[in-house]
Amino acid sequence: MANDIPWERLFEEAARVRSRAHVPYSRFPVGAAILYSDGAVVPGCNVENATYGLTICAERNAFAAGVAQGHGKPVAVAIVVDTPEPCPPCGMCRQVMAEFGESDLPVRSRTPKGAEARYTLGELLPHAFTKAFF
Ligand SMILES: O=c1ccn([C@H]2C[C@H](O)[C@@H](CO)O2)c(=O)[nH]1
Repeated sequence: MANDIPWERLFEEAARVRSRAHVPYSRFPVGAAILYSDGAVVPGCNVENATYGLTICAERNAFAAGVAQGHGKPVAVAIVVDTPEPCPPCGMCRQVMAEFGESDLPVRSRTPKGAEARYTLGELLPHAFTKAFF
């Protein structure tokens, strides 16, 4: 499966949705795109709020949309952030990814200039808390 992942398409989608991010406070737009086992690609951007604390990250918005749209297993996650070095997802987003994805879920982060970091979910969140424990 890993070789079949259309990463360029995922990064294009993540970059496209990143331009829609609602970031009047941080001015730090993030875009994410999830590929599902049914072939669907679901994008998400970060959406901030005047209370600050209600901000939701791009990755979590994409996962929530995937649930609402009824897709199956996530098989790849692409993230686009404009940082000097490619930026990994935050801890809350890692935990949400672990709700739906396996530890071998590939997660890649790219900057608009093309620098890229490659992870698996298991590397990002070892010893994840999941429903397997209860
Ligand atoms: O993994 C992350 C980390 C941060 N952000 C957003 C939240 C906030 O809007 C902005 C600055 O933290 O970036 C994401 O979308 N994903």
